[in-house]
Amino acid sequence: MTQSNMISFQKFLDALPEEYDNYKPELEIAINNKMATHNDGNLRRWMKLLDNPFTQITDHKLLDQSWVSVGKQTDLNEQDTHTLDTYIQGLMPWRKGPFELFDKKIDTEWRSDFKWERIVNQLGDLSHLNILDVGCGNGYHCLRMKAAGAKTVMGIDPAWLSVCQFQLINHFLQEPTVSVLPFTLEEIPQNLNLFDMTFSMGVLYHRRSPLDHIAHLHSTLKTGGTLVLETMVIDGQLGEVLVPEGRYAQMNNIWFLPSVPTLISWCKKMGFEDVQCIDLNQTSTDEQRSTEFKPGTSLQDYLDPTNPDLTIEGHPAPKRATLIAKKSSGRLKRYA
Ligand SMILES: Nc1ncnc2c1ncn2[C@@H]1O[C@H](C[S@+](CC[C@H]([NH3+])C(=O)[O-])CC(=O)[O-])[C@@H](O)[C@H]1O
Repeated sequence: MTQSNMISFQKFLDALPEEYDNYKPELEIAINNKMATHNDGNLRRWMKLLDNPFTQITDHKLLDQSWVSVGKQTDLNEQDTHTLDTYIQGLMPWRKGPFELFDKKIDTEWRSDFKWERIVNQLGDLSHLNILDVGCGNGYHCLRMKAAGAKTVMGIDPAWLSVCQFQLINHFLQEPTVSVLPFTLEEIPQNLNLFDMTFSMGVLYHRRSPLDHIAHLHSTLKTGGTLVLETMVIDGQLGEVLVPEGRYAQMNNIWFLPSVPTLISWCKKMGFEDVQCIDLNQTSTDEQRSTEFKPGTSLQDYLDPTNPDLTIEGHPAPKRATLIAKKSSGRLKRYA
């Protein structure tokens, strides 16, 4: 991958604190390999787009609010205003947010702030924590974690569009201790034992081996660290799981939707303790809907028009639980 004005992970690597010392050389190689071997035609287009010079740096940053914001329209000349519009249009669709760049509102498909507001007060103090956010999308929650005091936030997401959206936003925000890196969880080494807190929100149901996902999350954490796990669930007892035949809410990559007691038992089985459900919420069409920045279909098109508690395939409508859990400080009770 050639160099780009805007796409760079170097500032993040340079800003990593000593806790990352053992991992940093390997991480740097993995990033370089990823950039050298990507085979994504769209990425070349997005990189070209982001290569237009736009150096506006601003002091006006508001991360600790629903609309993560940077800059004021009055900071921009006409040329910059036009360039910013081409960036935003060129990086559509915008799924996670919302954001406001120089007073230009990017109303995203998801009001990701709703999820954050439901859980933030139950996470404890994030000050000085090194955090991993697995499947972080364009890094909206990573920025909210930073605003809540995190020392570093390493987001990972395999979708290059998400990586590019974050690079655009962070070009203006200039937060060196937050990044979205182009990795799946499976590309993160096992047994890092590095992070104080690991989030996996909206990823587990995409995995065909959910227990392996939880075990891998466990191995990212240092002893005593906290997992925040959010996924779609069904109502039901211990042992109940829905494995939808065919599509679920039109998605063809949904595998396991456990009941909350089942999900808790999976976490315990993988070595977590103090597992608690801190939120249970049926997704509303206020939280997920199509917008100017993500046109086309969205949640309301995936629900039964006569019964919003069912998907159009007849499954229970999307309901999400968030669990928090501790990596045991005692002997690991995990079943290998
Ligand atoms: N194996 C994987 N490893 C890492 N990421 C993955 C993997 N597979 C898919 N993803 C990524 O996980 C994200 C799931 S979206 C949640 C975003 C945010 N967390 C949110 O809570 O709003 C969920 C949703 O919208 O349904 C996508 O960005 C994928 O690219």
